[in-house]
Amino acid sequence: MALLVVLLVFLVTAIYVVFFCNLCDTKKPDKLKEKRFENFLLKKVDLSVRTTETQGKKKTLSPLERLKQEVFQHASPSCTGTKRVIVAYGTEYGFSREVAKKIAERLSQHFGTDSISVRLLNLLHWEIVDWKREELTLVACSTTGDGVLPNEAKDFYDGLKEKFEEGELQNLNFAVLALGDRGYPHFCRAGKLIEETLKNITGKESIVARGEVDQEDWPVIEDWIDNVIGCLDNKDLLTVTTSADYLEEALDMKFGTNDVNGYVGSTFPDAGHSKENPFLAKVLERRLLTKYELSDDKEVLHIELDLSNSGIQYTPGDALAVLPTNCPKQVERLLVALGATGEEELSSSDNSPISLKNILTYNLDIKNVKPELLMFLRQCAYSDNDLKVLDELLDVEKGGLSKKNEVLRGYLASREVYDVLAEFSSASVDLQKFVQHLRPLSPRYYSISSSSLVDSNRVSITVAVVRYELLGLDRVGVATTYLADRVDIGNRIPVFLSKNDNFRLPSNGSTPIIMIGPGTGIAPFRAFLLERERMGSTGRNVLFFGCRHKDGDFLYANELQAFVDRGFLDLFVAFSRDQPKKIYVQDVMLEQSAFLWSLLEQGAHVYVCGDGTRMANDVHEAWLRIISSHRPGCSREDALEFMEALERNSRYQRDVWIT
Ligand SMILES: Cc1cc2nc3c(=O)[nH]c(=O)nc-3n(C[C@H](O)[C@H](O)[C@H](O)COP(=O)(O)O)c2cc1C
Repeated sequence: MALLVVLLVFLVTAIYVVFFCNLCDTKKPDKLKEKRFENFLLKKVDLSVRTTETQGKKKTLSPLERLKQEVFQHASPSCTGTKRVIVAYGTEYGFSREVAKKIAERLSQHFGTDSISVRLLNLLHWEIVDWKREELTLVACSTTGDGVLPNEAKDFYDGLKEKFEEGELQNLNFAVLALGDRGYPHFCRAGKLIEETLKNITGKESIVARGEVDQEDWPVIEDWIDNVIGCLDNKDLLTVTTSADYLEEALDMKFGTNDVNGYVGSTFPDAGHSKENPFLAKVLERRLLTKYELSDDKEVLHIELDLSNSGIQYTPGDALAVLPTNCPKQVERLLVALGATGEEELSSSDNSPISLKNILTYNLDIKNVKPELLMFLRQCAYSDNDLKVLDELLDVEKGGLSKKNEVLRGYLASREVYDVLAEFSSASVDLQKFVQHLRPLSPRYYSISSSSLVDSNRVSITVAVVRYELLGLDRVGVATTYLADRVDIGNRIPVFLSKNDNFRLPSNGSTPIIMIGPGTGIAPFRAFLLERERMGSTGRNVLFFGCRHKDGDFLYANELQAFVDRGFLDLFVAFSRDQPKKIYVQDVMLEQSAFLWSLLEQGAHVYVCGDGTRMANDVHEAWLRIISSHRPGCSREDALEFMEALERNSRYQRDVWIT
């Protein structure tokens, strides 16, 4: 009996300890857990640093070796006796690089590396190319910001004309694949500009029609590559070269041993902190900026991070990229749908072992479904009903996997990876193949809301937390809930800087600025105000802010009021739901029409930040009305031309996003 009691007490204590520790764990990670997490993040980063096998040991490649590995991966090993092509990419977030790799891979598979030597090049390195010797360049370039070129492609675009005038581009043929997103007003503008300029200066047509890619529409990309291959099969555009490839030497010259720290591009870790080599920034502060009581209320956080010893130097207008991890609850849900424990060992992209749970938590996007996943499920499903539904969704007549397939688009728009697995439950999936049909987990970008002049070691971001219900289940924004729920003060999170030279304060501090930033669109303007005040700028600062309720989601209300009280800010607010008739920033702008016009006449710079689907267009329309009403005889076309001129002169800058 005594033994039984002892056993019982032991059992109860054990259950209590396990339960209590787990409870504490989820609430507050202890130091050890935190350290393990940091180590994991560092390891994760290490995994992406490419290595090479030498005598069974792994050797880390130097930046130059990595660059060469990328450039010549699909080039001819002998380098002589082949035709040569450059596949050049301009990217902001990495997708165009992925696409360029696919183009290079397909060309070398089709023609063979002993026939065509394909070199892959970030447009950042365009200067090392000897254009006189190049006969064909295929450009894959995305559009970023408000219809502008990726940072690393700008010099290439600006320098094209000069290269032509120097007689360097006369032998060049070209084709352009423009990457973008139809949700933005200037769809694929960067690719269009590059093609137009190449046509104008060379007087030649592209070898195939320009491809325009809406988000990750792989069928359109594959079609464009097919066209290029067809064209090269039929036309004799390229001559066989007999000399060794000059590019290798050119790379050595530019990034040789004397230049070990040479800047080799954002896609390489040594270029400072990047997606592949993020800085682990300590969370210093997190505070709620809104009244968050009902589920419908806005939950917006002000988060401050420590940048000490990171080398990161930011300017107002820049964004901070955060590399999140997925929510454990959503990962668990997915594991259940897969009938897996999570302990299953898989191999990651560099062939190192990783558990299913870790790859789903740290590496892959489990929210946005790739259309190809449905095709994969179609191969693994066996119930008649699943096959029927999948066939209907993937119907070639409706557009198959492409963006043209409205039915598929609508279906995917309201589903996460878990939903499709749960729906097509007869599919028995091979886990390694399954993870290959998921997208990589991508960084999320937040406009910086602080000034480094106030404290160069601190950076702040303003984050609206996303939580909602869909198909009867709770859903979360990956990065916003990572920042809100899954990191604590003192934890370190992986970040890197994303420069935005298209959203900059005027260099002259006496120039007036007009800022329009409802909701979290306020973020860069808080940075602008802090910076201008610290610099002693004398120009007038005018801000239009909008939110639902004055006492609910008026972000940074006290700070803004303090700027007003110090005579540093003219603040105009629109609280959309505080009165029966909804009021938005554009309505308040129209009320201030004469004032705004007078500021424009004084040379004011205009900035818009926030939602690009409606707000940015409504604000643009308001400007057209303001301009028309103050310029006698001004038509809508004149007003549009006026705004375009402002934009060309960097006096109208927009940092907008679509969700
Ligand atoms: C902040 C931001 C701004 C964007 N602006 C545009 C735009 O003006 N026009 C457009 O067609 N696509 C725009 N896009 C969509 C990108 O061009 C598209 O996602 C592309 O696939 C990204 O390729 P990348 O990763 O190589 O940069 C934008 C995307 C982001 C994140």
